[in-house]
Amino acid sequence: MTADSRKIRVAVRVRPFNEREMEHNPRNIIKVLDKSTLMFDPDEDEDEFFFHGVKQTHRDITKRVKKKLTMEYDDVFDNTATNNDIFEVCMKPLVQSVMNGYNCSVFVYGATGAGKTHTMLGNPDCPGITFLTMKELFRQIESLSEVRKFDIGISYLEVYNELVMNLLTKSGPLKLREDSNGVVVSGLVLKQIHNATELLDLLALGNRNRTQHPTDANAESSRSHAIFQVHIRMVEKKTGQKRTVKLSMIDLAGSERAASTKGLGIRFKEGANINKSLLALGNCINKLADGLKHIPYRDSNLTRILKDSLGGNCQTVMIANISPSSQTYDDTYNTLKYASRAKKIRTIVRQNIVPSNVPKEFLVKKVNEQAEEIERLKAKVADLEEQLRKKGQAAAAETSTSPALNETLLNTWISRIDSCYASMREALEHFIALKSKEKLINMRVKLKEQAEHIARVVTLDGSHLNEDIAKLEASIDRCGKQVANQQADTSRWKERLRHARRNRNALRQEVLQCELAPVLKGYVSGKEAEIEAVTATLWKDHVLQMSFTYDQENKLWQNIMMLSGDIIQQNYLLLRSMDRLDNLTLDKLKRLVKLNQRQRGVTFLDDDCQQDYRNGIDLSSNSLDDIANLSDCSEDAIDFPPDNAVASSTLTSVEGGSSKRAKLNDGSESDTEPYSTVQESEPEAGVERNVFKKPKTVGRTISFKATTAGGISARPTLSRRTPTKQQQTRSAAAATAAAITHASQRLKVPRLVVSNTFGGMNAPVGKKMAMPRGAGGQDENKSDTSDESNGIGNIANSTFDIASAKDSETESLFSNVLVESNVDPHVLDKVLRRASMKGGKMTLSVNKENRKKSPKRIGKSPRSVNRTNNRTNASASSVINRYRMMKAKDTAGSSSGGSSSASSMASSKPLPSAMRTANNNFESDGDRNRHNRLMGIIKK
Ligand SMILES: Nc1ncnc2c1ncn2[C@@H]1O[C@H](COP(=O)(O)OP(=O)(O)OP(=O)(O)O)[C@@H](O)[C@H]1O
Repeated sequence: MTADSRKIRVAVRVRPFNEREMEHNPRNIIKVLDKSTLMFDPDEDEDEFFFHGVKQTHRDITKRVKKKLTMEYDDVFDNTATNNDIFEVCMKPLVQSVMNGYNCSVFVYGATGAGKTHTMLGNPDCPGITFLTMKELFRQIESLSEVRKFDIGISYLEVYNELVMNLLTKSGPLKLREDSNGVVVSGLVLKQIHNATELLDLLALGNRNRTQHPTDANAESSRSHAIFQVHIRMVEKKTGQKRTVKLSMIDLAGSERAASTKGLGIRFKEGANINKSLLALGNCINKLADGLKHIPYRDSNLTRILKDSLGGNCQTVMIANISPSSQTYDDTYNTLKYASRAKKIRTIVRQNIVPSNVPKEFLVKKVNEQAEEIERLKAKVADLEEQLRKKGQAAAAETSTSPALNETLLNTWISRIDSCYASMREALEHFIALKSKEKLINMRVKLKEQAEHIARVVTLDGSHLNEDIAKLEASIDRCGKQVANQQADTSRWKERLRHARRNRNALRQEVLQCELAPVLKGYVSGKEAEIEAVTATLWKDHVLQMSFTYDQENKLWQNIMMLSGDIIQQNYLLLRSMDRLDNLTLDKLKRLVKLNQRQRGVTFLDDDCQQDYRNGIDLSSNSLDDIANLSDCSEDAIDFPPDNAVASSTLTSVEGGSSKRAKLNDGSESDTEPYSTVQESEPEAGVERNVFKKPKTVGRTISFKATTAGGISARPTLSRRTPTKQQQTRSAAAATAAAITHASQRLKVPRLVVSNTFGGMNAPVGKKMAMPRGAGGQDENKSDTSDESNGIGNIANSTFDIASAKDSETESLFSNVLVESNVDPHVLDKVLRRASMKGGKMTLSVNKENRKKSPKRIGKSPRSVNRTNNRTNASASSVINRYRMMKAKDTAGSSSGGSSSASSMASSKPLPSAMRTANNNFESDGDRNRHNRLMGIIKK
């Protein structure tokens, strides 16, 4: 702890003249030369004095010589200085010293009425330095409150007649005692304050309690020494260092001479005591100024209280208040002299850090404890830092890996979905391939059965028949074994497909409920589309393969029928030329021709008839539909719950039954399925979307002709040449193919059909659909069998669409249809003439719509065509009536020993009665003749 030796700061303040002084026209004995110098008792400004016209150098020879003492102090304030000026110059540095831990004191000294109380306390308009100092002190305490803890206590004492009184409690007298810390007022209780306001309140209280009496010199003369002390204990919050400082502000009583106060009695005694204390103070100051070691502080209580301020550890400021009036000449002079003496006083200042009385051992123990505490706290801090670091790393890892986690989760889902759909696709491909293979084998079996059937009829050598049939049957058996062998595989893949679809359904539900559902829905929809595309491709492959097989078979049968026709024709001519044509053979040939004719009745597949026809279709396992259709590979066929039902229920559960329902144009409602547009396009909610549903384009590929729903669109052709029987046979094969098409399609409009009028009308049509095109093309005339159902019967029982008869083989057949229908005879005549005269094929549309679009109208007269078609389309019953007439004719022919067929082949023979009846419908004989002639041409 270092100590500095500093002098007491002495300031002189000159107050202005007061009113009382002004009444006596006093002389100004103080001339302030500058801020630190004044001249006491300066020269007066005298007017020039002349005596008998001569200027006199000495006007008054009795006048006293001025002292003109130039005195220098630390600060000199003239009569214009304010309390704030005094504070700024003298007290502000002192406050800073207090905050630095130094004891500080300020006391005002001067004669009565010199302005001491005015300087210390001031008035409300001009606060004294006590208030200003306390204000500054609290301001600095506030600024240091963060680092220090402050305890502030004040005391306000007065020394009156050498008695120490407590002005705050108005108690006393208090005894002074000295200890190691200096002079202590016994029993003095410090008043704790917290702000400047409390200080002012206490100060006002103390002032009210201070002894004041009016004197001649001062109406409010303070008759005691007032000692205001602020005790401050400061504790450094960081270091715990404690400091206790004391700021003493002392308002001394007037140092006037007793004569000046003209006091008597008590006032005189007061003056004496005041002077005594002040005299003691002066002695102390003198001795302190002279540097003497012994300072008589104990001469008075005032000097005892001011011991620290004057000669102890304290920075001291002395403010000497003086009056400029010559009336207080001596008092002012004494004050200045004391002030000058006080300037020489040096004090030792040091910081008042509280010494510790704690034993060293205790300190060592305390240090050790604190060291342990420090270590513990360090460990705790390290632990907390580690926890913080880990948390930070975890947070950072979470932040940095959050997208990765999502990505990982997404990848996991995608892997699951891929795996699920891959297994389903694999099972689907295998299962459909096996089913397709099975169906194609079955189809070949049916074809082989047909071949076997034909082989039994057409054979060169009966000895080889059994061998050939045995081969066919062996081949059929092999096919059956082949199908049987793959049954295990089919069942196994069917089960795998069922399992895969169950997994797929479960996975879709999981996807809908997972957090990544919005992302995965689209992905799942894409997978569904893939499966659908794979299914469609497999379907297409199957149909193409089936179509190819049929095409190959059809070509084979075409060759067979062509060759058969030639053989029959040659045999017939040979037998006739050899006149070996016996009646039996001829009868068979006639029956063949008749059979060919009779199977071509005209009916409308209309309404009830159509329904009956459809009811007759056997879509059994071996039907064409069954072969072409892989619908038994669908989920429904494998007993799966509908996907839509799953999706709908899932939607309901996910969206809480508030799934949006979109109003469709047709008024129906459809769930807005979150999965895919495929499901959104479902016609009915809750109905399974059959992914195996045959695509329309694929379905059409199995049609043997293009038929529009609006009616017959195909345009049959007519050969320029008269159709031969061979051609008629071929046309029958074509008609069979047309029948297949007809059976596989659903026509909505009345359709002109040619059908057999006898022999197995009730036979299942489906059986015939398996017949290849042209299968029925045997030359009936050459057939020597009487069994009509044998080979021919299958064809005869077929119902086929005339619109499909586009090839030349059907020309004669078509011509027959035209003849036997209600086509206008005039038009028919022109058509057939033109057809026979001109080469190439001509197109005749019997459909009203197609007629208008036909690029080549039959006959030049559009009227005729219109008439024809109008009549054709106007009344189905007319055609039916004609059909009935034809049937009646046939019946009549049969009753006449079967000569009608022969007669029909020979134009020279008269027509049957039914035909005649029909011919009666002609408008003229010319028409009838032309018609009969034509009939003869056709059937020739
Ligand atoms: N600097 C000043 N400016 C104006 N008026 C002053 C000044 N100093 C003192 N006075 C006035 O002079 C009068 C006496 O002053 P004050 O009471 O302070 O004297 P004092 O030295 O305290 O006397 P006492 O010792 O008797 O108490 C008061 O009315 C005060 O207002």
